[in-house]
Amino acid sequence: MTLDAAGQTAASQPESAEREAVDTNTSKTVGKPFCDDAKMRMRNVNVFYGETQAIHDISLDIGCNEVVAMIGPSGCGKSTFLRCLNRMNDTIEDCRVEGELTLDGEPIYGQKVDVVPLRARVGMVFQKPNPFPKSIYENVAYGPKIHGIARRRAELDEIVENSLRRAGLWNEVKDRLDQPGTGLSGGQQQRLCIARAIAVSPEVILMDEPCSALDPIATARIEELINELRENYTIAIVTHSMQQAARVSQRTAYFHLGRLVEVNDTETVFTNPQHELTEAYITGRFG
Ligand SMILES: Nc1ncnc2c1ncn2[C@@H]1O[C@H](COP(=O)(O)OP(=O)(O)OP(=O)(O)O)[C@@H](O)[C@H]1O
Repeated sequence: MTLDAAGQTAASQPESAEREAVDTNTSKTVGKPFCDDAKMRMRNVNVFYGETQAIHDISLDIGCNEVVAMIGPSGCGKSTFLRCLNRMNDTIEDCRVEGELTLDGEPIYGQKVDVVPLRARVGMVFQKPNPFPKSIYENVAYGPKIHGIARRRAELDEIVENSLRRAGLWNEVKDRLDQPGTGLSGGQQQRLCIARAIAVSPEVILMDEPCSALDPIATARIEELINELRENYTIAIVTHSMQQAARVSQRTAYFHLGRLVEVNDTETVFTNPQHELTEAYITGRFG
């Protein structure tokens, strides 16, 4: 299907046996890019680094309490698009974002939008665990303090414990909260970063290859956690692992050369892709 100018056209599903002809120079997205219960709506998004366009006319919804996986070959724009969702691209000097992006119907971009509370509502977990050079306790308490969510020690203690519990780390660290976060294992550090994101009560969590620096056991723990977190949060995850996308997400978005080629239920993407490019990628013919 082709998106109209406002990106509002409902997607029609191609017959399962038929696949869209490959045309990487158009903005056609096949599948179901929109949801009835969208938490975030992105319409006709273009992103430029200086003169170079990295994202071409992407429209996509991220629904409430769902995990959307973003997959595609290296350099196809997954991280660039993800970073648009909480304006992390603002930190890149020559990066320009165009299009309509909303959170609960409110614009994300615009002069009146304060990015500090926005980034508390739309938190981010990065590829490499990046705890602050502070104690485990302070790593989690820092956000609630600076956002004025809690000031008294008892309130902070409660937030720290709840966040660490939700991140599945409490039992491992409860007796050494005053020790440096950087002294934890890689997997524990990543769960600490997730606890830190959760501590400011986000509504959306963006994850950019959160397991790429972790071993299979730590990865399995994070994936389990993502499944649990979905009950309370909306999650968008960039991953190089198709197995991971299949395990943790309800919808999968396939990117190619800065375009959104296909979005569908994860099962459809991996068992019956509707676009030739998606099929080529998931069957390992390129990527
Ligand atoms: N800070 C930057 N300045 C200039 N160009 C950039 C910058 N970051 C990314 N790009 C370019 O934008 C395009 C998309 O990159 P991006 O990192 O978003 O892709 P990706 O799909 O996340 O890649 P990977 O899977 O390798 O992380 C690439 O051509 C990349 O070179």
